[in-house]
Amino acid sequence: MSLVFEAVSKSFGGEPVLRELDLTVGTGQLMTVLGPSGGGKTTMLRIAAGLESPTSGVVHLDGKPVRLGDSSVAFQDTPLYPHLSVLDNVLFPLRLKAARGKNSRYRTDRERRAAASDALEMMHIPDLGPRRINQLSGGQRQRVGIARALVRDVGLYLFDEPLAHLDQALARDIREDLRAVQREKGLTMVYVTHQVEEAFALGDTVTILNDGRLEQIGPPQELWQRPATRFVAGFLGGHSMNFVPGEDGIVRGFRPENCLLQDFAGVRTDRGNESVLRFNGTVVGSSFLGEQTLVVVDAGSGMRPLRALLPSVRFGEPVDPPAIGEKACVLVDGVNVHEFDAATGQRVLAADSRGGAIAKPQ
Ligand SMILES: Nc1ncnc2c1ncn2[C@@H]1O[C@H](COP(=O)(O)OP(=O)(O)OP(=O)(O)O)[C@@H](O)[C@H]1O
Repeated sequence: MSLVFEAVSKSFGGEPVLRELDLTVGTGQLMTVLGPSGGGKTTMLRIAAGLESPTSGVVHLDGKPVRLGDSSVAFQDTPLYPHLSVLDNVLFPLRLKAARGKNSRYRTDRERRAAASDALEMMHIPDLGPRRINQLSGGQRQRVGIARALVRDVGLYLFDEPLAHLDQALARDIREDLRAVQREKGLTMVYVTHQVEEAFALGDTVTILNDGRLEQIGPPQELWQRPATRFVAGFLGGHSMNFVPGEDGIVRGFRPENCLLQDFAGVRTDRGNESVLRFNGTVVGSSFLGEQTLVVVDAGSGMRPLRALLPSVRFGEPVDPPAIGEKACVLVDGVNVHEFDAATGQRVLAADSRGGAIAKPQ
């Protein structure tokens, strides 16, 4: 089923938390929601679940106003029942629905047990059914929580950071399984996360919420290649973007990954064309990060020091980064430069739409 937010706003005690949200999650699509703490992600999810009403605007699920019970919700801290077995935990929502006499596609307890076993199978824990919750590892508990959310036969599945407490490798495995189930069954899903990598890896579309505002919604590649606002550009990426204000009222942003150092590690020095930005400065910092080395260059003129990520190994040879105090010239190809209006923060013109030729800042 498709989920549509139309001009949805929410305030608590007069304080706006969501501001005029318009967005659509298509049937069978997975939308991830990303943004800084307090940006309104959980509030948005609670409104989609019918747990909270908007102050203004409407939310529709397949064309009808959304109601409590239309969706299956798993929050980070949704507890499992410790006195029940894993299988009974997953069965719980199905039995509850049956006990309330609500219509369900599972009419007998046998059918319900089969559905719960299928859900455990989907999350790759078919053998854990008889175990007690306190006999499980953290990762297994998260899998049970997700299985319990997936077992319900509803039109919308909502997840609020279900993997937040797990180490990265384990979280990656579980989310790949969740994504496989979502794709295979064509489930409509909204998944809130703090992590850019998780949002990108899971989402057909990614929504960025900041201070209750929808900064951008689109496929991950589009957000990465064409961030709509300076906020989005700075928010995405493991290392934040460099921003250089120009006297023309435009701020130019480029990622540390896209910076090269002239005369260094095989970089050609004859690229003196207009499509390349150059900044002469002095190395003020250098940190080995494993695959890459972060070099910080102070290019003066009151701008913040620039961060460049260099490969730590090139053509099989370890690379010695320039030492602190050495002169360095940072180069950035025009196609990797994003331009934003200094006053509004909105993207003004994609450098790539001009064939990579951009003006140098002053
Ligand atoms: N029931 C409530 N009453 C009053 N204020 C609330 C309530 N729920 C949320 N808020 C406020 O709304 C704002 C947004 O909160 P929300 O939990 O939606 O953000 P979030 O993006 O999910 O944050 P986080 O990433 O930290 O979970 C916060 O300032 C929060 O204090």
